Formats: sequence, structure tokens, C-alpha cells
Amino acid sequence: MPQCAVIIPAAGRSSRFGGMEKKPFVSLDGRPVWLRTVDAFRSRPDVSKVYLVIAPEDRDDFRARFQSRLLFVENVEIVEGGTERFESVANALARVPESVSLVAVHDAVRPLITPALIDSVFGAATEQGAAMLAVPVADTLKQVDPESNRITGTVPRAGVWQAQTPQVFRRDWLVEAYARRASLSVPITDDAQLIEALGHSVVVVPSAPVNFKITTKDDMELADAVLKARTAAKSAGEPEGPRWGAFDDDAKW
Ligand SMILES: Nc1ccn([C@@H]2O[C@H](COP(=O)(O)OP(=O)(O)OP(=O)(O)O)[C@@H](O)[C@H]2O)c(=O)n1
Ligand SMILES: C[C@](O)(CO)[C@H](O)COP(=O)(O)O
Repeated sequence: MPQCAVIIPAAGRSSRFGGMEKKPFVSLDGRPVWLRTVDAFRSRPDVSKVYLVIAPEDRDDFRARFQSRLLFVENVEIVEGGTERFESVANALARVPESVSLVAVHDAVRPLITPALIDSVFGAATEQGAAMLAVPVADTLKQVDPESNRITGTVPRAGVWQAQTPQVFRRDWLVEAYARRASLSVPITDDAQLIEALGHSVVVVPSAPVNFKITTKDDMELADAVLKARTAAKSAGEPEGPRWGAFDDDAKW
């Protein structure tokens, strides 16, 4: 089974989240967001190592709060983050050995990822060299003037998908893409963009809205509600569904 390294960037500033604590470190139904996300990958037989990227300014606090627990968490390496997301990913990518065939990048703040969704995007990347999870845009998209808040146009949504993560690539492609990143003048908001710029096609694997990114406080409340619904479904003996994802284990952080 091809080995996949998993990069989990958790070094952002959480500026849209606000609050005293950065979103990866907030407790979500008893466990911190970052741990829920790491736990979705670290015990998989097809994962060689998880690289958790933490901002330099958070390292001491992270160590103080979580290091003792990490002693019991195998194959997780802490990597120093950068100012921009791509820098954080690049720092971790530099740690991935050449022996690893695939690299997955998954936002630490998408803790509701499910085993079935990971299976599907890992499988597609193994076959195609590059794959990512996404959901088709369901709402009508409007272009809005930031000054007046007035609509200046409607964006055709046919064929438009909302990118998620994991985004999974052949390691050599991702290394080459990052080496050439500086040549791109457009803003880079995801890793697939860099692979596309190399001329490789990235396969989109249909995902589920439950794999949303926690960006604001409202998202955290929604994530908490989903987890509570999963726990209730498990207690009621309902079978795990690929869209509901793995039922939470009883271990509380
Ligand atoms: N320099 C950065 C910026 C982002 N991230 C991570 O990339 C993921 C997606 O980024 P985002 O949701 O934008 O997080 P923040 O950058 O923290 O959010 P904001 O833009 O609101 O500050 C998050 O897990 C975040 O921690 C990172 O590791 N390093
Ligand atoms: C990578 C990503 O989650 C795909 O939708 C998104 O681009 C991250 O953007 P952010 O501004 O760093 O949250």
C-alpha cells in the first residue's frame, strides 16, 4: 500500500475566528480541534507520518498543554509554521523523505473529515497522481462591491466547486510545484493551484459539506452540533455513514 505523509497546517492566526484562543487549540466536544484532525490520519495503515505545523509563537503554549499527551501519540512530528499557509506547508514538505510516494495536505481546522472521504481521495491520488476533495457550489454566487455592498454581478456556478482538503499529490510533483511557487504572481490559497500551474490535472473527488473548514466562531458551533449528532446516532445504534463519518470514540481529551 503506497505510503502517504500527511501535512496538517495549524499555524494560522485565526484572525477571522477572533477570541482568546486560536481555533486549532479550541476544545471541540472534549478534545482540541487539532487532535481530532490528527487522530483521523495517524493510525491509518497507509499513513507513514503526520506533520503537524505549529506557529513559532504557539510552540511554548502547545508544549505546555499537549506535549505530555503527544508522548503517547506515535508518528506525529511537530514542524514550525510560517507567515503564510504555503510557507507552513513548505516547511513540513521539506521534512518528508523521498521514500514517501504521496503527500496529503489537510487543514487542521477540518476536524470532521471521515475515514470514507479520506479513503476516496487517497485512492484517487494513488491512481491519478493528484486529487482533492470538493463539493459543488449549491448557492448562487454574487460578485459584491466591498464599499457599497451592492451586487455587481452574478458568477455562473456551472462547473464551480468549493475546494476542501485533503489535497493529495505525488511527492515529487508537490516538491517541484513548491520549488516553482515564486514564479506565480497570483495569490495562492491552496496547494492544488501549484500542481495545476505545473500542468498536471487534479482530480476532484466529491466530498460532503460536513468536511467544512472552521473559520469563524459560528463554524465551531456547527462542528460541535455535528459531533453531538454523531454521538447520538452512535448511541442509537445507527450504522456509521460515510457522510456522518467515524463516530467519536469515548476518549475525552
Ligand atoms: N500561515 C499559516 C496560515 C494558515 N495555516 C493553517 O491553514 C489552515 C487553513 O487556514 P485558515 O482557515 O485561513 O486559518 P487562519 O489562517 O488561522 O485563519 P484567518 O485567515 O482567519 O487568520 C488552518 O488550519 C491554519 O491553521 C497555517 O498552518 N499557517
Ligand atoms: C486550502 C483550503 O482550505 C481549500 O479551500 C483554503 O484555500 C484555505 O484557505 P484559507 O484562507 O487559508 O483558509
